[in-house]
Amino acid sequence: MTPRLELRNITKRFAGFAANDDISMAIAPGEIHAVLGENGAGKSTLMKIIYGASQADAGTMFFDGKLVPRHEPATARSLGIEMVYQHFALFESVTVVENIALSYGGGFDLAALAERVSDLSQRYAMPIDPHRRVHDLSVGERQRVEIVRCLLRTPKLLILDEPTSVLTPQAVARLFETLRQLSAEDCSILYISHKLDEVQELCDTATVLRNGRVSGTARPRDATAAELARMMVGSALPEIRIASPHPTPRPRLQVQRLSAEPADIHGTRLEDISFAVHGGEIVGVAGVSGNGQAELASLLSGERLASDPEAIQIEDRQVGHLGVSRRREMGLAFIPEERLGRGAVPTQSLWENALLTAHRLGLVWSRMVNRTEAEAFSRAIIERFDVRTRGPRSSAQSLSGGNLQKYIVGRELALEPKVLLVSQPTWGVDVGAAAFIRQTLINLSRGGAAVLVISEELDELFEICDRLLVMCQGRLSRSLRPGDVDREQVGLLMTRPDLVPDGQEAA
Ligand SMILES: Nc1ncnc2c1ncn2[C@@H]1O[C@H](COP(=O)(O)OP(=O)(O)OP(=O)(O)O)[C@@H](O)[C@H]1O
Repeated sequence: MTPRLELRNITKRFAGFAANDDISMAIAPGEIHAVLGENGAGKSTLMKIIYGASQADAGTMFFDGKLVPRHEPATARSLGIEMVYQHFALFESVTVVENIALSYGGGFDLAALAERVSDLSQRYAMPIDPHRRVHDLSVGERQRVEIVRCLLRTPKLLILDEPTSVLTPQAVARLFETLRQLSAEDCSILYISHKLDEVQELCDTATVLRNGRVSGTARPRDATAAELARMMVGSALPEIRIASPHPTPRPRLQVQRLSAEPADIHGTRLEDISFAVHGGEIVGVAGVSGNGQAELASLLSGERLASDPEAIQIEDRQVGHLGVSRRREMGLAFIPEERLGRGAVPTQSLWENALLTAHRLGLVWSRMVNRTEAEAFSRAIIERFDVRTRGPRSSAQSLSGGNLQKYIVGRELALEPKVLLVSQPTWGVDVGAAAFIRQTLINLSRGGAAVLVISEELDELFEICDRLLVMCQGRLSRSLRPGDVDREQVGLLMTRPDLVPDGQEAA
């Protein structure tokens, strides 16, 4: 059978470094094909080359047996190649159908387009109302808009870059049904993911990349997650070790009756939130993003001030009225969800980015930057967290997403915080590095820090948290012990505000 897509000897270099090195692979019509690999292995680079958003330095690509010369995304789309990026590119304040029309350059009969969107969303069991505004949609619904936008063109190859990182277990199951239906209709699917259990459930075949080269191929259903991980990493994954928690008698972080209006019209109102995190324990906040997590994180970090100083306390001191620097001086560290822009300045080097928060470790003295010290500090993080980069002078934006995440986590942990607030700690991070980050968070908590993890990854929360809180529509559930509930129950709480009990957690 002629492959739907065939790559022969694709090579792509950045300043002499081969992000893709002589990659060859083929995908049959209707095949669901996973691309696996560590952070920085070259997956996104390869997808961008297939989609025409980046050009290979060497190698050839064939689509349905025909050679595709140097091409751009418009050419790829005309061949039937569509791509759903991890970060959605939707306009918040216009409707679903207007968004879709805009992405195609306008000039549509909107009523007819809306009807096609409705038909398609019904056919593929992905309900969306074409007339709703995007800012009212959940993340899962936004992803459906992106997929339906691709399906309108009847693609022959659909590329999905980490599509489930933002979905509830129920939404993942639905997405997989849609993908299987597409595959049955002969659409091939290229699926990038770090979640090996999902790859095993969904994908027919997998190509594994390591250091820019193909390190192997596998039939994920016949392999164990450990075998796939070994192909990616080159060695077995370390087991996470969790000692029993010994919480401090007094909480290190305490939130009492915290309410806040949304910061913008698309935000969520926080309603009467109370909880406490003791030193020595990890507390997780589960929930689909957009339910108030961003508001909670910005109020806890000090980016936004609370109307009542008493509402937030660090070690018995009222901090609701204090800004970011004052709270950091009191031992709070914060790892935000957006690594580029908030966690790091994209155009600056890694050592300059270290200064953003670690300046208080003696790297700046009398307003003079000690560059040698800053570079040494940065190098130590790179080594300890195995950040794949050429060194402290590389710019933040030249790192792959997962590697930048490792760097930011390393920088904040080096501050030895008493209270750590972290949003999506392993978002886009490969299995090996994710295990390392989780172990580091556990060690930090067992060393006496209070750790609050906001994450959409239920498996992660179940693995590392001593207690769980579920956030839905700006309210927080009472605290749950991971051993007393299962993922389905928590998944339900994430989507059904009527199930979130009124009872606020006692401090
Ligand atoms: N524009 C660029 N300039 C310099 N280096 C780059 C650029 N884009 C990618 N790289 C490098 O190429 C390598 C491969 O990056 P790529 O984003 O393809 O990895 P990935 O497998 O998708 O990683 P992740 O799982 O973290 O998303 C990385 O080392 C990255 O630093």
